[in-house]
Amino acid sequence: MNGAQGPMRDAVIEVRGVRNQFGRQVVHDGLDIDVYRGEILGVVGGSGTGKSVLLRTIVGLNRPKAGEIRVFGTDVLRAPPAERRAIERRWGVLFQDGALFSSLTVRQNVEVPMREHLDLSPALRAELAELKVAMVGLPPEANDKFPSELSGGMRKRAGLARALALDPEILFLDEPTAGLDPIGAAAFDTLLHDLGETLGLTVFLVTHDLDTLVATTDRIAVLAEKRVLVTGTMEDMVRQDHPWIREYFCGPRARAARGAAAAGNR
Ligand SMILES: Nc1ncnc2c1ncn2[C@@H]1O[C@H](COP(=O)(O)OP(=O)(O)OP(=O)(O)O)[C@@H](O)[C@H]1O
Repeated sequence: MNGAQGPMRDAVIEVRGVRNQFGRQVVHDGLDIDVYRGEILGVVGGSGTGKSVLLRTIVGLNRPKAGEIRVFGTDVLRAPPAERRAIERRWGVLFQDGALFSSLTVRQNVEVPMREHLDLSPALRAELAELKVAMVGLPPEANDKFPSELSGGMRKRAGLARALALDPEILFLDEPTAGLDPIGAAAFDTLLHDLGETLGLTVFLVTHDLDTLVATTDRIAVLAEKRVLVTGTMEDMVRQDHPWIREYFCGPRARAARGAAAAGNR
């Protein structure tokens, strides 16, 4: 997308030398990554390579043992709480399971970040929440439903509506299409692509889904050997020699995903 190409790329997230360790298990060591304004960056890697840990580290849910993380130029690990809060308002997160509050309706779930960060009248807040629900392609009836009354795909969309509640500039998504059937996943990919374009979002997308990578991402970052081993386009990935990258990007599933995209199926 727009900001991702050209010589003057503006990094909205800069991660340098991050080390994450749990007990004796070192998950990341000397990890660097940049995410550029307006791009959809797909983060892939084998199971346990620390994709979710990286996402959680950037959004402040996991404190790294070492390293520096800048978001919009601010050192988020060392910023005073008020400055951190101001940065947090500028991103939205969709966790793997949607992480909706089961005792709240969809509308109320979307209102949660608004209550926390915005001083709005209840009527205006409800109206704005309903706008977000419509934006992610849910019908108006969904507003008054509880998460347990929704399908998996609808729950993901509701989680996305909540992630978009504060009109974020950055969206973090952890496996958004996991557990969806192929049609639901393709619909979610289209939604993500369209929202990215219309809202000018920068997206940090953790995924295993090759179709999602092909359909939505501008760039891909591969986690392996405790760091970001390679970043580049899908075409760049196909040319890599690393065994995991070859197996993942040149295997039959990857070929099928690229073939389907070339044929305009997604
Ligand atoms: N809070 C924690 N305490 C201890 N170990 C953790 C913690 N969080 C993550 N880990 C470990 O860190 C490693 C990386 O986990 P992570 O969930 O980031 O992997 P992933 O790449 O997202 O994997 P998957 O693709 O299977 O979802 C795993 O071995 C996990 O057990």
